[in-house]
Amino acid sequence: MRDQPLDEIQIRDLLLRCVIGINDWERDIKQDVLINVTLYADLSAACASDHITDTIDYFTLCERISAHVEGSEHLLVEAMAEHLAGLCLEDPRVVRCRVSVEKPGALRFAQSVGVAIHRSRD
Ligand SMILES: Nc1nc2c(c(=O)[nH]1)N=C([C@H](O)[C@H](O)COP(=O)(O)OP(=O)(O)OP(=O)(O)O)CN2
Repeated sequence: MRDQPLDEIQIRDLLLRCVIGINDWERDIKQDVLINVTLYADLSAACASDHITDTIDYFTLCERISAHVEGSEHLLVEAMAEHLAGLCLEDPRVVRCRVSVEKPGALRFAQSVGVAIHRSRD
């Protein structure tokens, strides 16, 4: 049993465009969404072996996230975050994940607005 914190794989500030929002005007346009993902997993095997097969390939995950987001039409950022957390947890090596989805400029006077969710295999 590990008694130290889990290792992390981080995808930072992935900027994509999609239909998202509850307002009528938001259903007719694409908006920027800024996505951050942290995967919590034991990376010690890959650290030792230097083999991609011993870890979670962040390129592949990033491609899957991008494909989903760019074709999506969620109403809420919460719903998008939930779907992306589900994608992260499809790899059994991911113990838990943190996903944030922000809409830059969606809220007047705020640089960005969004949610962060934490989901675990349990
Ligand atoms: N918890 C959440 N709250 C809101 C979400 C969401 O996804 N999760 N989404 C929205 C809207 O889709 C949008 O992002 C903001 O809407 P609104 O505040 O109405 O902004 P508008 O630009 O239309 O209006 P202003 O005149 O600029 O205020 C809302 N909340």
